[in-house]
Amino acid sequence: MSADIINGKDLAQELRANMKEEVSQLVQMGITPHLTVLLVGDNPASKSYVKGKEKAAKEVGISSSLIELPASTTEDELLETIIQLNNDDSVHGILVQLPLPQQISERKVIEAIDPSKDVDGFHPVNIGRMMVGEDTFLPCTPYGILTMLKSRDIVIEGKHAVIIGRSNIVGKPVGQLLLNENATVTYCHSKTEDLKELTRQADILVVAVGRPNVITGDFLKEGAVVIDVGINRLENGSLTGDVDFEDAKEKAAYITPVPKGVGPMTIAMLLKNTIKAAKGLVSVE
Ligand SMILES: NC(=O)C1=CN([C@@H]2O[C@H](COP(=O)(O)OP(=O)(O)OC[C@H]3O[C@@H](n4cnc5c(N)ncnc54)[C@H](OP(=O)(O)O)[C@@H]3O)[C@@H](O)[C@H]2O)C=CC1
Ligand SMILES: Nc1nc(=O)c2c([nH]1)NC[C@@H]1CN(c3ccc(C(=O)N[C@@H](CCC(=O)O)C(=O)O)cc3)C=[N+]21
Repeated sequence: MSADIINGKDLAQELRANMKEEVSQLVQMGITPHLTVLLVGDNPASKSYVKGKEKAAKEVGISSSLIELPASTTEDELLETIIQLNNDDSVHGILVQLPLPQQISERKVIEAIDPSKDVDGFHPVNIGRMMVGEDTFLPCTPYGILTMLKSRDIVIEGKHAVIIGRSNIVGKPVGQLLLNENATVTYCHSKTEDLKELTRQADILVVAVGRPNVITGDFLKEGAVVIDVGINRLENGSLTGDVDFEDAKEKAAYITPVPKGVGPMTIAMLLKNTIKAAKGLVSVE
C-alpha cells in the first residue's frame, strides 16, 4: 500500500481563497493588512522565499513591502529600522528573513520586534505564550504542519510524535504544539544515540534536519505519518526534502512531499498571522 500524500500546495491554495474573503471584509472596514519584510544581504534562497511570500500576500489582498538592506548593514542600523516599523501604525506584521549576516545577532533582532507585530512567532514572549497554551502568533512552519494533520483528521492525542531537529524555528516549537495537542513527544538531534530505534516507534514523524535521505523506509513504523520539513537544493537545481520519499511512501500511511508540502503551508500561515495582527488580536502588555 502506498501512502496518502498530503499536498501542502493545494491546501495552502484553499486556505488563501478563504483568507481572500476575510481580507476583503477587513478592507471594507478600512483596514488593509500590511506586512513588511526585511531582507539583509543577497542570499539567493532568501530572495526566492521572500518573492514567494510577496506573491502569496498579493493574491489574498494583503499589502506588503520589502526593505532590502546591504550585507554590510550593522546590527544598530537593522535595530533602528525595526524600531521605526514598530512605531508605524500602518505596519501590522514585521518579518526579518533569516539567516542574517554574521555581524548581526539574530536573537537581538528578534527581540527588538514588537511581539504584537511578530507574525513569524519567533519572539520569546510569543514562544512563551505558545508554551503555556495562550492565544498567540504560532510559528508558521509548526502551525502549517498542525494544519496539514488536522486537514486529514489525523489523530494526535495519545500518539507518539518523534521530532528530528531541535531548532528554535521548527523542531522545538513543532514538538510543543503537538504536546499541546496531547501527543507524547520525543525530540531527536545530532547527539541522539539510536535514532532508528526512536523513529521506529513514531506514529507521527517530523523530520527537520536539512540533509537529503536521512530517513528511509526502514526508519518507519508501518502506517506512520511522515512530515518532511527539509528543503535541500540539489546540484541539478531541483528541491528535495530530508526523507527518501519513494522508499518511505511504501511504509507510511500519510506523507508530505517536497516541494509542494510544508513550504507553501508556512507561507499560508504567515498570511494568517498577518491578518490576525491587523485585527489586533495579539496584544502587548
Ligand atoms: N518548509 C519550510 O517551510 C521550512 C523548511 N526549513 C528547512 O528545514 C530544515 C531544518 O531547518 P532548521 O530547523 O532551521 O535547521 P537547523 O540547521 O537549525 O537544525 C537542524 C537540526 O537537525 C539536527 N541534526 C543534524 N544532523 C542530524 C542527524 N544526523 N541526526 C539527527 N539530527 C540531526 C541538528 O541537531 P543539533 O541541534 O544537535 O545540531 C539540528 O537540531 C532545513 O532543510 C530548512 O531549509 C526550515 C524552515 C521552514
Ligand atoms: N524569518 C523567517 N521566516 C521564515 O518562515 C523563514 C525564514 N526566515 N528563513 C528561511 C525559512 C525557509 N522558509 C520556507 C518558506 C517557504 C518555502 C516554500 O514555499 N517552498 C516551496 C518551493 C519553493 C521553490 O520552488 O523554491 C515548496 O516546498 O513547495 C520553503 C521554505 C521560510 N523560512
